[in-house]
Amino acid sequence: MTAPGLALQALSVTTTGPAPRRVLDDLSLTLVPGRVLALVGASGSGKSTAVSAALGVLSPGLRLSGGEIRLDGRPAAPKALRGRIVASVLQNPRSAFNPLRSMRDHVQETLRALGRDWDARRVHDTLSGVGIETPEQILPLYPFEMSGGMLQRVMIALALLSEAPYLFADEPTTDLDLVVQARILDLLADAQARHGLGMLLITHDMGVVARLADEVAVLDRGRIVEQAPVGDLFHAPRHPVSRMLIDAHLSLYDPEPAR
Ligand SMILES: Nc1ncnc2c1ncn2[C@@H]1O[C@H](COP(=O)(O)OP(=O)(O)OP(=O)(O)O)[C@@H](O)[C@H]1O
Repeated sequence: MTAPGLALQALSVTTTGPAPRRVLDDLSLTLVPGRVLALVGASGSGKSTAVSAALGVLSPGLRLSGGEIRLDGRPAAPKALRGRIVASVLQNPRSAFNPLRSMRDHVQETLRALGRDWDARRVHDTLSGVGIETPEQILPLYPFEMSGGMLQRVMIALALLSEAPYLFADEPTTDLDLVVQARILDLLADAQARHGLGMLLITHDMGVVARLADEVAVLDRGRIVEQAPVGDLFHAPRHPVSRMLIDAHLSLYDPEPAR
């Protein structure tokens, strides 16, 4: 019997063009239901590339040069996972929504893609569950009529409506102001726990990691250099990059670090 989980196995990504360069090198991670795995690293370390490779949506200029995805032990095509098995919440919610379509259209499209009918009660309950007090009033709205925080709530609601057991959250709070960031983090933590989601949390913010993650993988120039339970990583980081990320976090939030 194979343990349930979504495994990214030895994913490698290379740039195309005359002088190919590896931007992801043998990346292996396993997500399990009910647990949050944070993938952290400096800007340009390959965090977003890992997500795009796992979902089969690499941008032009990049190609998958090795590795595979396994779901509960069986090989799985990244494209087949999108939506049904893995939902995503991405940074910059404004660019994730079609500006010409209302929130109702977006909900309808998500349900249609999964072969589900519109279920008014479920849509209402899911939107209320992410803190939208009057779902009927937001459904006719277009993205330009909504704040970034509200759009991010709708994106989380769309992820929950899909009933996918895994969630990729790529810098879910980066483009939001501080107060809204805290609310969205609470919401994500609550949704993850209530639905028992296996979550891959991509962030450069160690405060977000401390708040949400069970386990942390540290990425440096396309390679995982350390993986540890969150408490171990914060208290006894082994790799210099892990130490650097934690020190940077402490110097921002703790004016007189104890260490
Ligand atoms: N389309 C592309 N073509 C060529 N190189 C790319 C492309 N997209 C990303 N890269 C390169 O791949 C590396 C990893 O980039 P990636 O965006 O995955 O990093 P990241 O850790 O998510 O950074 P950030 O935190 O700034 O979003 C970088 O060196 C980047 O320049």
